Amino acid sequence: TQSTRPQRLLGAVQKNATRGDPRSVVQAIDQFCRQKEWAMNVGDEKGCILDSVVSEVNPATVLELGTYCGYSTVRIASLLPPHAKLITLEFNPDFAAIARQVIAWAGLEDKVHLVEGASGDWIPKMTEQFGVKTFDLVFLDHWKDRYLPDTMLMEECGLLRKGSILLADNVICPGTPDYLEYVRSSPRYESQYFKSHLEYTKVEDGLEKSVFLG
Ligand SMILES: C[C@H](C[C@H]1O[C@@H](n2cnc3c(N)ncnc32)[C@H](O)[C@@H]1O)NC(=O)c1cc(-c2ccc(F)cc2)cc(O)c1O
Ligand SMILES: [Mg+2]
Repeated sequence: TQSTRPQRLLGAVQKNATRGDPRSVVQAIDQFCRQKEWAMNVGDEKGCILDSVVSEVNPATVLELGTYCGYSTVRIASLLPPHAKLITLEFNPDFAAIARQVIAWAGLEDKVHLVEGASGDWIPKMTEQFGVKTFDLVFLDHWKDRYLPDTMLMEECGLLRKGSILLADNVICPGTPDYLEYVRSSPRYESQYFKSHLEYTKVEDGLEKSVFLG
């Protein structure tokens, strides 16, 4: 039977990356996506911006919405301090299965909790299920029309504290207009746009970094 693109991406990791070496996993995926098949990872260019924000925040608790194959999960987890936790939500079971193996190949399974399910169902359960009070950093990279409702849900559930950082992928392409309008006009957020390109292309895209002011 035909393999899927995520399965071929995992194959490229297992063939070209060194077990336990997150940077080689990231490099193997970027090479696969540039030379073989495009895939919707945040990619190397926006990935550098992601890395700089993670390093600056130095978060103890991170929530990622939309794991896909685990590329950004590996980038973020490889930069976390020793006892930090990254919870990543993915509702497609096939993608989740691939992501688990990519994260394991990078040797980061102890820092990452991959939850199979939809953000709308799991955000209200974060505290009771994982003992998380608030998130220091949230990386939004799931369905683009879920960024705004899930941000409001996180506010309602008290998961954001003064200084929590939201970093959103794809705010230009495919685009998240309602989310952008909200974080840029709300007095409760201080927003900044990082202009970049859609992964592995010359098309404009960017990341929006928003600080929750409480
Ligand atoms: C949405 C996907 C990423 C993943 O998110 C999971 N997901 C969804 N909704 C939920 C939820 N509510 N809860 C948990 N997981 C959830 C899903 O299953 C995918 O695996 N990302 C994209 O579609 C995406 C698309 C493009 C793109 C850009 C130009 C084009 F011409 C074509 C595609 C670029 C990107 O950078 C993306 O990120
Ligand atoms: Mg994305």
